[in-house]
Amino acid sequence: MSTLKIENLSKQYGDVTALEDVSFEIEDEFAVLLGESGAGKSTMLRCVNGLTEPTEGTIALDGTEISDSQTDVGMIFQQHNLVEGVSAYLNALTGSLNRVSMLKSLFQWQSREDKLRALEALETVGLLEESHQRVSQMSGGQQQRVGIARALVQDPRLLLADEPVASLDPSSAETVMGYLRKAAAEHDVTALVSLHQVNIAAYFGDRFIGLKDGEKLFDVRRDELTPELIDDLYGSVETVGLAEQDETVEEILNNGKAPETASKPEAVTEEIEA
Ligand SMILES: Nc1ncnc2c1ncn2[C@@H]1O[C@H](COP(=O)(O)OP(=O)(O)OP(=O)(O)O)[C@@H](O)[C@H]1O
Repeated sequence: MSTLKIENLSKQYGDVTALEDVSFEIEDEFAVLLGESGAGKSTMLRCVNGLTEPTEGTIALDGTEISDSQTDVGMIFQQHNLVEGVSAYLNALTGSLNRVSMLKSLFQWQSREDKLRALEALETVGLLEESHQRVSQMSGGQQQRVGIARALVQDPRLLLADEPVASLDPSSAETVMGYLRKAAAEHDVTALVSLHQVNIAAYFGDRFIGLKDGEKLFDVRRDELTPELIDDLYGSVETVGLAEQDETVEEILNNGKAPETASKPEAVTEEIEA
């Protein structure tokens, strides 16, 4: 359970205004940042993650200003930044790197607790059975699920994702978003996710923040997200089908797109240690 508070955030890159006086607060929600390319979504996430310094404004997590060395903010990237030549398990385990020294991790001295956490995270994203598989042999959607597991291993209070499904086909995109939503719910973390696919956003989001030319155009809950607001943000093309969503997140997860796995993490840890 955590609260992210953004106040009067502005970011200037030379003459380019990427963000202009944006404020909002999210608490224990799955919030989606919407906006056209160039609207400022990545800049917002990078500022929250401490990767980019805002020109003005403040960002606080549970009342404390965020710093660039914050270890409890998990980030999932569009290009998942995994080490492709090693297993899903080892990639997930690197999420604990912030908590153990590099030397220890090089010699794989992570604690049993870290190992179990990595396997639990892989179970959350439905990849426990595939934990030994090399990431290079996985599909794009599976790779992105490993990216989610790695972020979970950090034990974050806040989960950020920058266009996590932009490079996936619609069906894989839905599956990955299902797991991301499930991960946030199971780990009780607030999530801020940028998406450009409005229909996917409308399925999974609780809260929608629309950015246009760096400014906040709207900040609404799911039942307030209207085709008119989307039109204001993108023009009329993207709203097709927005009114026709009757499948709930739970239904998507139950439809087999986010199945439970059979093995338990404890059993796999024992296998690894054997
Ligand atoms: N490092 C940078 N230097 C200069 N300008 C930048 C930099 N990063 C972003 N911008 C500019 O800031 C504006 C907002 O970019 P940003 O990447 O945040 O938008 P976005 O909504 O994430 O778009 P996209 O979905 O295409 O990534 C754009 O005009 C962009 O060109």
